[in-house]
Amino acid sequence: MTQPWTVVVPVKRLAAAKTRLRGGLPGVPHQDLALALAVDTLAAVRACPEVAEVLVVTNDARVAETARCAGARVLPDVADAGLNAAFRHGAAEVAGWVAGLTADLPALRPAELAAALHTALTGSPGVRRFVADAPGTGTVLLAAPPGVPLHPRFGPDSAAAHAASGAQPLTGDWPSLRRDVDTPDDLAAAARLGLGPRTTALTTGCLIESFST
Ligand SMILES: Nc1nc2c(ncn2[C@@H]2O[C@H](COP(=O)(O)OP(=O)(O)OP(=O)(O)O)[C@@H](O)[C@H]2O)c(=O)[nH]1
Ligand SMILES: C=C(OP(=O)(O)O)C(=O)O
Repeated sequence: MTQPWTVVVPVKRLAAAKTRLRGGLPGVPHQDLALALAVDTLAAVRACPEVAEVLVVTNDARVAETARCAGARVLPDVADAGLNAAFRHGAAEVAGWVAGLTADLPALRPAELAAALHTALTGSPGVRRFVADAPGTGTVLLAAPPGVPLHPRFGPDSAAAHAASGAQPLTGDWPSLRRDVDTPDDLAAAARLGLGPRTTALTTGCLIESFST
C-alpha cells in the first residue's frame, strides 16, 4: 500500500435508486438489483490493496447492514440532500487521502481501482483527480490529497464540471472502473466484462432469491 486511501461510497435509498434501470430485468426485484450493484462494488473496493477503509454514506437500513457485513464503516446520509452532499459528508470524516466512488460498478476489478489510486498519487501535489465513466461524460471516481476539499460536482456532464473545477482527468485503461451501470445496456456491457458474484447470482437466468436479511 503506497498511501492508505479511504474510499467514500454513497448509496441511495433502494426504493429511490437506479430509476433508469427499472424494468430492465423483468422478474428481478429492482431493489435487490440496486443493492447487488452496490454490494459487488463494495466487495471490489474492500479487496483493493490500496484501500485502508471504505466509508458508506446511506440512509437505507438494508444497505447499511449489508455494508457493515462487508466490512465497511457506515455514515448516515444527509436526508435527501443529494449525491454531492453525501460525498462531502463522507469526505469530511477523512483526514488522509480520500476517493469518492459511485456504488454502481458491479464489474469493478480491485487491480484497476488500485492502479487508478496509485496514478492519482503521481503528478502535481495538491490536485484533485477524477476518472470519467465509459462514455467520458460522467465521473466514477474523484480523488483528493490530504487537506484538499473533495469539491464533488457529480451529476449531468460531471466530467466537464470536475475539469472546470480544476480536477485533472486520469486516463488509464480501466474498463471495469469506468463501467458504471445506469441502464439495461450498461448492465449488459458490464456483464461482458464480468459481473461480481451478487449481481451475477441475481441476473443469471433471472433466478430470484430474496436478499432480505
Ligand atoms: N447516499 C446517497 N447516494 C446517492 C444519492 N444519489 C445517488 N447516489 C448513489 O450514487 C451512485 C451514482 O448515482 P446515480 O447513477 O445517479 O444513481 P441513481 O440516482 O440511483 O440512478 P437514477 O435514479 O437512474 O438517476 C449510485 O450508486 C447511487 O446509489 C444520494 O442522494 N445519496
Ligand atoms: C452520477 C453521475 O452520473 P450518472 O447518474 O449518469 O451515473 C455522474 O457522472 O456524476
